[in-house]
Amino acid sequence: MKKGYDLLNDPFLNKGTAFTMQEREKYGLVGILPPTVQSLDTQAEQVYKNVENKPNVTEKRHYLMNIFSRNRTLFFHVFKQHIAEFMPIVYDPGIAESIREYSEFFITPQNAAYLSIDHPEQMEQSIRNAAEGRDIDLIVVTDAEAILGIGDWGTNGVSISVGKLMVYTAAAGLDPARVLPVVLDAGTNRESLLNDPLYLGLHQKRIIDDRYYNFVDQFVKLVENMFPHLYLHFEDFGREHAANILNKYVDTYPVFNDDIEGTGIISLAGILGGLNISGEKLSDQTYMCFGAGTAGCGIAKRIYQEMLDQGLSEAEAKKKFYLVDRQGLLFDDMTDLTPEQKPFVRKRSEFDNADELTTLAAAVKAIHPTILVGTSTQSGAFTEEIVKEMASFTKRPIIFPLSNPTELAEAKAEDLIHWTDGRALVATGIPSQPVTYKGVTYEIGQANNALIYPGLGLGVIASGAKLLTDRMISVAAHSIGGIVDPAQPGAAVLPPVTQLDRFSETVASAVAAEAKKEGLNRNDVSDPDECVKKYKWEPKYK
Ligand SMILES: NC(=O)c1ccc[n+]([C@@H]2O[C@H](COP(=O)([O-])OP(=O)(O)OC[C@H]3O[C@@H](n4cnc5c(N)ncnc54)[C@H](O)[C@@H]3O)[C@@H](O)[C@H]2O)c1
Ligand SMILES: O=C(O)C[C@H](O)C(=O)O
Ligand SMILES: [Mn+2]
Repeated sequence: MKKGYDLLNDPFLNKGTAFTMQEREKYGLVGILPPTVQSLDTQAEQVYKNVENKPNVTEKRHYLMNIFSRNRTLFFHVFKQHIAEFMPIVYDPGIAESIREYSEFFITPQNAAYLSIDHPEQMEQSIRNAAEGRDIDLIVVTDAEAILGIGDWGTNGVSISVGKLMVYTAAAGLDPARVLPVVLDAGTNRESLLNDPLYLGLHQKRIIDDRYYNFVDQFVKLVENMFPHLYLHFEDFGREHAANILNKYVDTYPVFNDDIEGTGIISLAGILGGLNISGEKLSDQTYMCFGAGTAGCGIAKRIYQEMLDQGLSEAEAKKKFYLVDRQGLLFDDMTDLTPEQKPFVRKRSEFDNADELTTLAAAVKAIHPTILVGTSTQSGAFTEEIVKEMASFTKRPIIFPLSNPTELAEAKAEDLIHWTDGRALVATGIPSQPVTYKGVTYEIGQANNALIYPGLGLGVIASGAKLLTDRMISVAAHSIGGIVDPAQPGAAVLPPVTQLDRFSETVASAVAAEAKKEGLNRNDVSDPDECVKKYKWEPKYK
């Protein structure tokens, strides 16, 4: 039983000024807190007022993260009440700044585990120290090689593990004391960090040989062994490793890659939402991916799988896909293709001008896609010319500029609506304000994996699923249909973030039910809704 300052300094137990007089007597807190006892609601009102009064996003974030570090219950109580307002501050896009400046502003390790490739012998002890006797249901781990679209940030990337977990709790009620953020420090290739004496990670280039995969393997086996019901979430690994690592463990443990699978699910849900508005069929669409990396190929694979589920043959479905990357349209004779790109490449013989298809503009002109999804990190790549070209042969073009953070998005929602005379069905990776055009207000869906991974994770964890299967992923994507009214002029393709906590439960129930159907549940799922509700943590003082 913690007492005195040990108790005040434990963010999972601390109540600050809300400790009652009896508790202060009992736990050695008399005289080390100001005399007035406050309620959680009063504390929360005060926090919210202070956030409102901060002059900019940076100061709001610093203040909120300070509350997070000291008192999780209070932090989540406020976050949950203001989820749509706080997400852009503490999660994307605000989190990009906290990653860039992590070393300079370091104050507390936020209960994360920092694992060094130079000290594999310390790994177990490090995890034990970070978990401090807590049972862990969920780990978010990153090696920070490809954070959002901002690249390699080494140990600074721990913030993305912390941030993703914050959203799990605010959106789906995962108990913050049962989660663990982890960063695998395998070095960094960012020169500015290597040359920065203040950088807190290993000052060495990334290890990319067998030592890297052994490091990851040691980690996965260790945590799966330490926490037998663990759900392991991989975030922002580099293009060379992300899919390899997922494929290696997906049939053995309940693991999830957010950039591949989470982005695939939310993009599919958005496309299904768009087709619901346009009244068109998926099997009639022509799909173009711009930026065929981890996320781009993950999304293509999910949409392809959906076409198979809807009855297309593999050959028919493959004909619908076109990947564009740095080289332009990807062809089967290219020597630098990734294994994830290969299933979707084209033959030069399909085109009269194949050798000219080296830009997005040329590819759009030649192929006439009806769906264009951007995961390229190329700011403004969806130009007016390209978008107008696409809209000239498609009544309701589906256009998703998904690159994060804000300054890397392929287009702005407002421009897409204007350039297409209100016909584009748009979703963006970062939050976008509604766009009013010719008397109609267009709500813009946020196709960010944060809209889906919390509910998915809650479903897996509450049901105790032994694996995360393709069917579970598919039901997650389908479960958020029907929330938006497609007949409403300007309707969004995805449900609003303001309802994230509500629809996370819907997603979780669907996933838990599917786990049961496949016989993968280790917990009682006789009533999936009940199973999920029972698991949820509420931000209230105990
Ligand atoms: N909205 C979401 O939920 C979500 C989820 C995951 C990733 N993303 C975003 O997608 C972007 C990519 O992330 P990733 O993890 O797939 O990274 P990645 O590095 O694996 O993929 C990026 C791809 O873009 C390609 N590319 C780079 N420059 C290009 C150019 N000029 N023209 C064409 N292609 C180019 C790269 O070659 C690579 O294949 C990031 O900005 C990230 O924030 C968004
Ligand atoms: O972190 C996000 O906002 C989404 C996604 O995982 C990304 O890498 O961009
Ligand atoms: Mn990511």
